[in-house]
Amino acid sequence: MTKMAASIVEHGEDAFRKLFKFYKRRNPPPDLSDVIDFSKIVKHEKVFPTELNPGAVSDAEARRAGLRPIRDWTAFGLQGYPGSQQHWVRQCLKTYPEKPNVCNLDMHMAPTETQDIWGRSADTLRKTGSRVREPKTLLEKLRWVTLGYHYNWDTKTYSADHYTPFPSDLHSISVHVAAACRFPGFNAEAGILNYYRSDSSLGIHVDESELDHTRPLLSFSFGQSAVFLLGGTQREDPPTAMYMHSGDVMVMSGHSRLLYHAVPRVVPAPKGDPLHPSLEEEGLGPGSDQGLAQGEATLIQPVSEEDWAVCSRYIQTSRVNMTIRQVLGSGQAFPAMDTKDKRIDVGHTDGYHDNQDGENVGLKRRRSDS
Ligand SMILES: O=C(O)CCC(=O)C(=O)O
Ligand SMILES: [Fe+2]
Repeated sequence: MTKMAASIVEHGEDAFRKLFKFYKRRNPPPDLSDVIDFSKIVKHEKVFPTELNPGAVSDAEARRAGLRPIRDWTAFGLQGYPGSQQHWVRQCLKTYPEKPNVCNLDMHMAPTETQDIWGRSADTLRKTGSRVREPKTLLEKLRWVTLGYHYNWDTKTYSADHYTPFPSDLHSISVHVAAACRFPGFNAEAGILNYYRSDSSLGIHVDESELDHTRPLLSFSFGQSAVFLLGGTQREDPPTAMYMHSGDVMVMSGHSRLLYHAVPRVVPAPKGDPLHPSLEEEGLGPGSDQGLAQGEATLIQPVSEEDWAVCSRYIQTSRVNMTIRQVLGSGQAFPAMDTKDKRIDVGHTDGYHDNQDGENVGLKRRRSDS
């Protein structure tokens, strides 16, 4: 550990907040040499390989969902095929923000204005030299999208009466990833997609609104990288910093399911390229049916060049993260809602912006664009 990071942690009390501030700082930027990089790891005191269950998902099933055969996965990190990463980026930018899914823009715009976010942004984003242009497109203003059981940021609950069908492709990949990680029968019921610009962060929080905490939480990252802080069960526990790169899948399960975590900083992808081209030939590239048996359908749809022009420009400066949750245990139903017991945090439905040091002031999770 660098002297700086060690001295912050040693001071105890609110180690998480201090490290959040340390990694969020703009001027001067922090020393990132203590951030664990799973893509480079040989041996690290805090990282140990996890046993996967290669028999849980056949190679054909994995391919159909856009995954490599389970035996090829690295236990602590998983690189998806770039072809499939392109699919997920396109889904997050073009498909999932569509109605009936819910997004931050719905909180202060008329329903007619938040229809076709992609269509209203694509041309502007495609234009070269558009980075200095104002005003921002809707896609650039997008901060979160919810899927399935839509998370209510005010009451911090999910409910039976706010549900729309969960996307089948995302359901499929989630079920297979969970099965490979020894969670058979996982049901993807809710998704929160987070859209990070280069100056965004996500405040210190625990994901505890789901009713069955024995079910894992899956997190898929695309585009630019992030410094992810994973703490303990107490706010005071000092966190470990690690990178989340494009294509990484993190599974929070068991003890780690209810640990404090945060994203203080988005950082450039390794080699400046979020979807590293050296993987391109071995993967299912866009428009390719390589690796699929005849007649075998895939849920991973090729991304057109026209669409990719927009997506690639977007992820040049942004990060997208999808967290997939099972809300109810098997056979479980939502409890009857007693509204008077639910505390309402007025006025944060537009987001969950953290203040400058990730401090939690009554909200479970907040976002910030500095
Ligand atoms: O963006 C990330 O990596 C974390 C997202 C997260 O913690 C959440 O959505 O609950
Ligand atoms: Fe979270």
